[in-house]
Amino acid sequence: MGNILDTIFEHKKDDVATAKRERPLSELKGRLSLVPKAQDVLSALSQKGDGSNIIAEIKRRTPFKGDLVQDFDAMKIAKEYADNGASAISILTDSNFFGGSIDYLVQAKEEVGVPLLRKDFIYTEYQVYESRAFGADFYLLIATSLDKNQLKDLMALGHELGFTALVETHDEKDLEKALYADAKLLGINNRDLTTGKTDLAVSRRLLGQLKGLGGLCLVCESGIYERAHIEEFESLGMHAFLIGESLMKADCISEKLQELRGHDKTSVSG
Ligand SMILES: O=C(O)c1ccccc1NCC(=O)[C@H](O)[C@H](O)COP(=O)(O)O
Repeated sequence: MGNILDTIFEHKKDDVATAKRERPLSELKGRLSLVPKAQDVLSALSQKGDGSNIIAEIKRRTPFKGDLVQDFDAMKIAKEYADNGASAISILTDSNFFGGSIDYLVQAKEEVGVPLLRKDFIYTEYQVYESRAFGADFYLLIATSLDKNQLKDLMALGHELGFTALVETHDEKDLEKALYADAKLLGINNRDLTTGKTDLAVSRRLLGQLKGLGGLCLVCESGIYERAHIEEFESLGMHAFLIGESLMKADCISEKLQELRGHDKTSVSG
């Protein structure tokens, strides 16, 4: 029996097989011309606007913690994120382990104007086509779970389809693969996806390895709960922050998002 990440990818094989039966690749290719052009996420996430760049995540549940929120309403959350300055929205589309749905991408595209990340466990070309055909502006590739050539090929396909991969790393081996594949949007995930444990020391350490490398847009992922974390990592060179749990569990999502962006009541009036 492997770890949870292996289990998720095992289930993903069935998901992909079902999706292919329901929507063959030819159908997805036909949809590509009907979806709006992908937004330029590299610019959106690199530029310092009137607050920190937050990729706010819609995450109903996790395999380790179960439901994060009661009365879950994905589109209500999407609108609250967009109305309160999220630079992008991450949509967990896996249903088995995270309670998500790929249909949230289509719905969110109609409701909000910010770029949408398709956050799933992508390992096939079919899923890259599917992400774009459902309106994603960028998509996740997890370096830990792909070899360097798979990573490069799945990134190249995204490039061909006109959208960007967020390449997620968790250790030095992943960084090597991401740099080999010439990732421009590079995530450092503080969460060990095999155990669920988060440790911000991962970002501190891997940022050190990237010193002197230009042209990268860096995203700090997972375990961000406070404004102080964001200030620390911005000073170390991070451009954007992918945040799920602390927003989903907040008493008031809009206030929490404004606080994380550096736009809470104190900083606005003071
Ligand atoms: O969130 C989990 O527990 C998890 C478990 C197994 C695979 C992936 C998992 N999460 C994906 C992510 O890393 C996060 O959803 C994302 O970076 C936001 O993290 P957080 O702010 O800590 O919710």
